[in-house]
Amino acid sequence: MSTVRFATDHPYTVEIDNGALQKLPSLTGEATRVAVIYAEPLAEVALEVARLAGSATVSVLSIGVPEGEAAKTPEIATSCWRTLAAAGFTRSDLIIGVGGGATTDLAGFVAASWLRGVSYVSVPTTVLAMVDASVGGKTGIDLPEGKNLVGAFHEPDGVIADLDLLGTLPEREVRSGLAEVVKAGFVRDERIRELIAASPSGALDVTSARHAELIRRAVQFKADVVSLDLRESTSVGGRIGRELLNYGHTLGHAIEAWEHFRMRHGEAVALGMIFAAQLSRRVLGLPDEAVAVHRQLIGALGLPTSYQRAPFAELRELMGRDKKTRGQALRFVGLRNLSDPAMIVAPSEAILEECYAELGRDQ
Ligand SMILES: NC(=O)c1ccc[n+]([C@@H]2O[C@H](COP(=O)([O-])OP(=O)(O)OC[C@H]3O[C@@H](n4cnc5c(N)ncnc54)[C@H](O)[C@@H]3O)[C@@H](O)[C@H]2O)c1
Ligand SMILES: O=C(O)C(=O)C[C@@H](O)[C@H](O)[C@H](O)COP(=O)(O)O
Ligand SMILES: [Zn+2]
Repeated sequence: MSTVRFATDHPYTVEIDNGALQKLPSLTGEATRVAVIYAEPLAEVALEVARLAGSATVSVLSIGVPEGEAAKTPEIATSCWRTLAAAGFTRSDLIIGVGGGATTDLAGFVAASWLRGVSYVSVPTTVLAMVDASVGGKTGIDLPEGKNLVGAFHEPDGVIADLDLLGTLPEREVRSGLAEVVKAGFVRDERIRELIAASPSGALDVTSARHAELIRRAVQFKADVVSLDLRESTSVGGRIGRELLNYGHTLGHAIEAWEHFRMRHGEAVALGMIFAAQLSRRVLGLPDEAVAVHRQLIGALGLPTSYQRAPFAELRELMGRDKKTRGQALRFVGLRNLSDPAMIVAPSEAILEECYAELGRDQ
């Protein structure tokens, strides 16, 4: 069992354990109505959540939404708001999100926006949601023009990461989630790199102690970052703040959107991290060996290491809408070395194109 604390102005904990779901009743607070927003294939988990959250004095409203990115739309958010309106949800009521990162991003956003903000508890059911999406308070939905373009910072009252829920997760999803874990390894936590390098198969085994340790370390890393900079300033005392968590996402989000979500978030971010490492080699002098470590660990996790399907010009347009962009200047999280991040601001278009061409060659 591990408990990770987010020490923001709205402090909360992430409970990581087999059977952690049993702790849910302690998080319902003063609510007399609870809405469980869940991904439709997870109806059984949602039923258990409803059983644990409900009581003689607490009524539960279950709201099924499409699985995956199809839930992160203005239309689905609107239908959730209208269901809450019909049920008379008030400011003392609670929303619980149950599912992968797409579902928790939507549910968190509905909680952030309903009556300008009601309490929210997250029950992530994918590795990716446990280590990243459901913790840290970023919520949001997509537009056809790009990923996560509408959203809010809205922190949960608590997060329950019940490792037993990962038992049914397809291996492709486990690999995708580990992309965000290895991200934490590249930008900060050397032990994460060691744990994956020593046994990629152990890392992928959701019943292993190694996997649980990776989840705990990735959540702790996110807590350390977010506790210092919830709202993603461009710098914190001259150092990179929350933007660090966006390593690999500038190109990653562009690829994910260009692919219309046929590619998993972690797969696109894996490609984005290799691109960021190549860019860092040219702009910040990241050593060749560190770029090779990116390819080795990402490849060992069964994530893609090369890509060339989308025309660069189209990805470049999508990258212009990245939230780190200021005016015309693209900004990337880069590395001077492993665990030594630095921003790359307005790299030349020629270098960006060369790095993208390099991503097409699986070296
Ligand atoms: N808010 C943040 O800080 C943050 C961080 C990282 C990623 N994200 C977002 O998270 C999303 C990706 O999350 P994801 O990878 O969890 O994807 P997802 O929510 O699309 O879930 C992936 C798939 O797994 C299925 N699934 C979920 N739990 C399952 C289980 N226990 N057993 C079997 N199947 C299960 C879902 O139905 C879906 O088909 C993206 O939208 C990304 O932008 C947000
Ligand atoms: O929590 C953060 O901050 C992150 O950047 C984590 C990312 O892994 C995540 O994909 C996030 O949703 C990206 O947010 P965005 O602001 O770039 O849309
Ligand atoms: Zn991400």
